[in-house]
Amino acid sequence: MAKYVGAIDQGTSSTRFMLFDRDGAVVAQAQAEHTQIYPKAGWVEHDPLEIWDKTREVIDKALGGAIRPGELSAIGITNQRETTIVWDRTTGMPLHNAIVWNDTRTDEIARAVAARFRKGKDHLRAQTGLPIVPYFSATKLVWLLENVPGLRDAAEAGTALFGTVDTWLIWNLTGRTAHVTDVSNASRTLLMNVHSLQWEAKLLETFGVPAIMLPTIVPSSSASIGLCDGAAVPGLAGVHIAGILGDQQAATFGQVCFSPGQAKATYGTGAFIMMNTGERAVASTNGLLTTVGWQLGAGAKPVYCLEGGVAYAGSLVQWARDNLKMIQNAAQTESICRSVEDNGGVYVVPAFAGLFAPYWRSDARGVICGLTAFNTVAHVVRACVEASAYQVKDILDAMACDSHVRLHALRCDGGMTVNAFLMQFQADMLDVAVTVPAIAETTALGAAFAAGLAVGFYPDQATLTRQWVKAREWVPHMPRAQREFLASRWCMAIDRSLDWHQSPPAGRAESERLELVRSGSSSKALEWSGRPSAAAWAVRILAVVSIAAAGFISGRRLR
Ligand SMILES: Nc1ncnc2c1ncn2[C@@H]1O[C@H](COP(=O)(O)OP(=O)(O)O)[C@@H](O)[C@H]1O
Ligand SMILES: O=P(O)(O)OC[C@H](O)CO
Repeated sequence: MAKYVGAIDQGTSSTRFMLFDRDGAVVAQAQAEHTQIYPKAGWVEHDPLEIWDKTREVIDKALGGAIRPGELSAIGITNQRETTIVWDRTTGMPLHNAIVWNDTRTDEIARAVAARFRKGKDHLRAQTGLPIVPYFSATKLVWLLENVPGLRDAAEAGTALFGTVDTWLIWNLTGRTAHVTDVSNASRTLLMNVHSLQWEAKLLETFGVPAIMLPTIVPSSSASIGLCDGAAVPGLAGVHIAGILGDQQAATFGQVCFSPGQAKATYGTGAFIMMNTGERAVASTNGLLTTVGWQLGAGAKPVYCLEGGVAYAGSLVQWARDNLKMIQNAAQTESICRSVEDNGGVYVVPAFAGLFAPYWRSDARGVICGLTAFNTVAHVVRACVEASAYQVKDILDAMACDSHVRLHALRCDGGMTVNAFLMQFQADMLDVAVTVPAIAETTALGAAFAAGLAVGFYPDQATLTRQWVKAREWVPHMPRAQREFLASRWCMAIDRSLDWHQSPPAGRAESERLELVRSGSSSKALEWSGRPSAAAWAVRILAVVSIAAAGFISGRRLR
């Protein structure tokens, strides 16, 4: 009799395998880190074979005699998204290292495509829900097709395959038989139409990607995704792979944000915020992404989400530890933050690789501003921690504008949520309660839920919702005037990070923008480029705060 459901959680820095019981409690787990490869500034790679080895290692370790045959009902897979892998269909060998989601080498490719398709940009955005930036898989795949000798010919001949990490793992788990990805991962490639849930021929032509190298798109939850091959992982012989979700979608699912308007924030290396918008794909006009949350079964209507992510959250704390040596460990930051009355006027904008949502400014670079002779290391450390809360607030303000929903509570998870100072500050800056669940492993749990629902291990979503238990809650205390003051200073700090990294002009569009910047009209240049400036954001944030206070949008639901 099946007692457990398993989940592989393949993340940016490590891989986990977890076993959950019917109550969603963790009964066994193992974790292993893998190497981060930095061949050049801005380039980030992983070795796909190492990822596969680590996956087998953690499965073996976690299973390690813990269960008897037949007790594992199915497994789900959740993964770092967008990371791009190409391999040989016959040998199964990777043809290059994986290009990781936060790799910025394809900035020029993205600019060139965007410039070429300036007129069709809005159409492309409407089809994919995404802007043309290096983050997503398409430009990474273009780079591989252009730079790996022989790859284009092999791809056109059907001997080279493309996949995100879910695809790579399933290919290997199934003994190299299933070449699939799910709708949530495919929606992060810039190649899938989020309405038809199919690869979009026009987009493949735009990027020059041969359709034959792409995986089949399947639902996120289905009993027939694939069967594990005992020769690949003996402990999983004959077990069904019944769930696939990109990791942020999985965390949203694991936080049981099943109703439109519910949102979660994950504070890990980066921070990712997702709001369920139901069956409606809300088109963002405020720098957010429209993404597929999940599709529970073939033919089922997909659930869409609005998403905003930032590249540096917990990794800013790591930077303060490793590069600036201001702290010895991340846990210390909480007492350091509390050792000073406030931030002493200091703001840190971690735009180390530009700014992601909602600004999408690859020309931004990190700044520490507001320094005076009064400041100490404690103020700078506090500013590093507070930066995560400000970034999350920027995204949630954009979500309020796009969705017209007033959030009643934010469900939080990820490594940084152990920092109670940060959680309180987040509640204060949002003026909304923030909660963390009793089962903190929401990402793996979401994948386990998707798999368990498909095979009947979990009866339905209503049961999962009843199982969700709040472990802790922080309610806002900060006076409104103070909140607005801090938010406005953060906007000024964001403004100071912009227009720092100048790429060589790429065609007329870019040189026009540079001309505007040179002539001092930088805010005009921002508007012209179609992205909201920080000043425009300040106005929007104040608008959201005032509207919320007046209660005009309170209780409104997504239509
Ligand atoms: N007490 C803390 N205060 C602030 N940041 C923390 C704390 N503990 C861990 N972190 C940060 O959280 C991150 C790890 O979170 P985790 O969810 O494991 O990340 P990921 O899944 O992206 O690898 C690290 O970047 C670390 O700096
Ligand atoms: O592996 P994580 O938790 O850093 O998440 C990475 C995201 O999926 C990138 O979009």
